[in-house]
Amino acid sequence: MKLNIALLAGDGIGPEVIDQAVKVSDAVAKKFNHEINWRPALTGAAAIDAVGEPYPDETHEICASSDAVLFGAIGHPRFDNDPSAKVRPEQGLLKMRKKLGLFANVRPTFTFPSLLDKSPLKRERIEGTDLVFLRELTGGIYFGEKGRRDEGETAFDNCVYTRAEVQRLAKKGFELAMTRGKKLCCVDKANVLETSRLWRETVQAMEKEYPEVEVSYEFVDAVAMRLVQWPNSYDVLITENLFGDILTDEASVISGSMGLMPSASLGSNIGLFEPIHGSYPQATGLNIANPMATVLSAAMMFENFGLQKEGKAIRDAVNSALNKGIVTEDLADGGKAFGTSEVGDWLSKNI
Ligand SMILES: NC(=O)C1=CN([C@@H]2O[C@H](COP(=O)(O)OP(=O)(O)OC[C@H]3O[C@@H](n4cnc5c(N)ncnc54)[C@H](O)[C@@H]3O)[C@@H](O)[C@H]2O)C=CC1
Ligand SMILES: CC(C)CC(=O)C(=O)O
Ligand SMILES: [Mg+2]
Repeated sequence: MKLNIALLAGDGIGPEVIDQAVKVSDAVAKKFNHEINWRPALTGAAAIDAVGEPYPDETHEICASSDAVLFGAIGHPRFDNDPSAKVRPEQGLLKMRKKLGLFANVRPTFTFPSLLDKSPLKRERIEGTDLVFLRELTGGIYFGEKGRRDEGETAFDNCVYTRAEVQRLAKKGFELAMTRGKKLCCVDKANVLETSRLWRETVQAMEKEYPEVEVSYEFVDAVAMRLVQWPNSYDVLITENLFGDILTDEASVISGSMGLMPSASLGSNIGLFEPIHGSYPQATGLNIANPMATVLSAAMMFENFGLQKEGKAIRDAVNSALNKGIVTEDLADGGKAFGTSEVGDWLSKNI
């Protein structure tokens, strides 16, 4: 297969982890006789510095005309620490997701046998965890009208959802549940929020189309607790943009590190494959960031093309690296820590 992949490294550790995902993907392509044409493009603070905006038209054209997008991370402290900045790196990611129609962010959480005893959570609580968050990605409070009034003394961010937005995300959730444990949890705050009541009403109305799926409705605050208490009781969780963003960072503690958490952002056309973490600015240029989240995002990319063996080759290499202790400092537990590029080299040689 010949694949054109837009490559958006971004900021902070983005370029370092992307380099490893490219190495590993190239090794997979070589092994299975594929050809990957990487198409680098600017985004985030790097794009603001170069052309004044975080998702330039040229980058969009490269993404929209590729078969998929592989993304690192964006964000820089000079924007984080300047609340008055009008043009911000994160706007680039939001704009890209919206313009590419990527409404469903698939964020799997699973445990790795060799890391079970390194988690701050007890083994018996996390063992066997295999859940997937489907986070709505192009609606809700991240995209509603926002602003200031009363001469800047009052700020607002509106949370808006349409029934159609909830339906298309929930449909993906039901379909995913049918291929897995047939359990779906709708995470909302329907005791308080009108948007959540629309979510609940919409999902309830869809239940009869999927009689085999056992559906539960839980409030987001309770899920934040149960997620670390009994994570292995969940299968597929669907939720709105903000709740999904927060709960999935929490879920990284179950797997063992933010540096292990991949994701796929899907719509009806091309997919964007991105680690769930940010640009981890403190680690920029230090060769210490864990590249596995980005490498596993590349595995999701291959699988989304229907290339299951290729995805499995990456997952197997990651598992053996973890088993053999070829890990960056976030997983070294006081033992030997390998560099970002050393882990990438090891993975690509062991494909
Ligand atoms: N998708 C994206 O590009 C995202 C961008 N951001 C941006 O990233 C910047 C930093 O945000 P933070 O809240 O600090 O989130 P972050 O995800 O960059 O880092 C939070 C913590 O997670 C750990 N971590 C993250 N990635 C890791 C990796 N690959 N290996 C090992 N440990 C890792 C580190 O302990 C780090 O301090 C901000 O500018 C923020 O806006 C934040 C989240 C997502
Ligand atoms: C716009 C991003 C910075 C939001 C985020 O944290 C994420 O998508 O995980
Ligand atoms: Mg996030």
